[in-house]
Amino acid sequence: MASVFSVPFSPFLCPLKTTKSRTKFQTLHSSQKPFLINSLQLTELDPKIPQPVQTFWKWLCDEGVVTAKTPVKPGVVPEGLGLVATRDISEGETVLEVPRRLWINTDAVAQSDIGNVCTGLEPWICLALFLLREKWRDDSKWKYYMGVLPECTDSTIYWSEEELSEIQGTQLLSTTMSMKESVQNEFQKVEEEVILPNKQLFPFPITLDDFLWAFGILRSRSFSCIGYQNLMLVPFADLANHSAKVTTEGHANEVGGPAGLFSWDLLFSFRNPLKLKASDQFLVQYGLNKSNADMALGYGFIEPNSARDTFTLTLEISESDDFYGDKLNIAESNGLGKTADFDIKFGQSLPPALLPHLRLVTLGGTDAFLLESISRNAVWGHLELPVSRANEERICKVVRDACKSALSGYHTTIEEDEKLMEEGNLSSRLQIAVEIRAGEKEVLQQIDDIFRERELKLDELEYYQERRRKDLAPVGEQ
Ligand SMILES: C[S@@+](CC[C@H](N)C(=O)[O-])C[C@H]1O[C@@H](n2cnc3c(N)ncnc32)[C@H](O)[C@@H]1O
Repeated sequence: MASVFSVPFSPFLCPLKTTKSRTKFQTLHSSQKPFLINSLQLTELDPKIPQPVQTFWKWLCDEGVVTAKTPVKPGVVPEGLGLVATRDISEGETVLEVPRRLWINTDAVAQSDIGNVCTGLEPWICLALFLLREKWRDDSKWKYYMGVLPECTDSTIYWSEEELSEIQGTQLLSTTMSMKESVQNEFQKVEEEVILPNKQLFPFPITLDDFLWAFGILRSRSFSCIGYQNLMLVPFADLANHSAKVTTEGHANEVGGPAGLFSWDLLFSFRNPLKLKASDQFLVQYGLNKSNADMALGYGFIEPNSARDTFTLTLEISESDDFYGDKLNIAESNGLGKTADFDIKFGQSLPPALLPHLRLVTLGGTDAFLLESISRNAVWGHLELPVSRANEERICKVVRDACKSALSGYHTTIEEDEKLMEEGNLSSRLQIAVEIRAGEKEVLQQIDDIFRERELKLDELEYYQERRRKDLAPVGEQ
């Protein structure tokens, strides 16, 4: 199962300045009535905002998550719901803090009625079951949060067959299909082993579509952090949308701070990456290394014409290769395996390990003696430069044939896609489809161009034997 990925979260403990509880405390003990005034101000959302969001906001205020100092509030924005600045916010300022008691993570599941039956399950499966149960429960602590979760996104996991036919031939289609199959297999297992034998805990129907909904919610809104907990949903923080204008990561932190009237807890905190004016949207970066296919699959949107357009070349050392053992050993000594994936990004140079690995995979004939070098690192060193004309010609042919074959799998040409994009007026899903298939083809074209140019220069390259002759020649001769 591919891991669920989301906005990077770095656990970072530091003291907090804001004190939500103090505002409440003053209402009980002073005559200045700040709480009443604040709570009236706090509940003020634009009346056009849907009722569930108003109720959610009130809940956040009642829980003390939002105070008069919180500089963002929910708003309806082009990306759906989002967080809008209520005043100017400087770069680096804390925009929100959500106490651990409201996080939905494996701790929350463990402490719930389904904790026992979820022991040993993968975190995302525990969370998916928990989410579905809390959505069904009338008395859920997260009832108002459930009310603002979307029914679906434009993630390709929710696309109809007709919509999926628009990404025919793409790598995104294969990833989407294998991810859906994987979710389906997990569902069948969890239905048989957990849901049906514990009807008293799950006294409501749970279908594959429900499970897929929960999976999609986790993929598009969960935070994952290293060191503390794997995966979690953080109400309120998960209203933050992505922007390409944010070019840094790590705005989310875990801090210690006051989390209620008398309690101190861990808080999920978001810092502002860009200077904002009142009524600007608070935006974050969902991951600088994600490809457009990752974005389409996880979140249901992409960044058009960007370096996020990617094609993954997978190289495999064939088990029928005469030198399979040696080649595998050399690959493994250099951090690669029987199969190795290389992400080629639009407008960027090839990953440094691609050429040596290609030379290794295609090495044979009179070049095979290179595999006998005493040290595995020495072999890799030789592979970093052209080995022989025959080998270099072979790698060009292998790659160009692969590009040709991949390009023949798409049902449209780049020109047809570009025309569609120029005409505009595409539905959001069709726009994703057209951009993705055009992006993949452009990267394939770029790879083909690189290896075509290389083919033309085969006679100018210096190969192993020549280098060796130079190394061995007496100094004068050199
Ligand atoms: C973490 S949620 C953010 C809140 C969400 N907009 C909502 O209405 O609940 C992530 C989802 O927001 C939407 N989204 C976020 N950033 C976006 C962007 N730059 N363009 C389009 N949709 C975006 C996508 O639907 C994505 O799956």
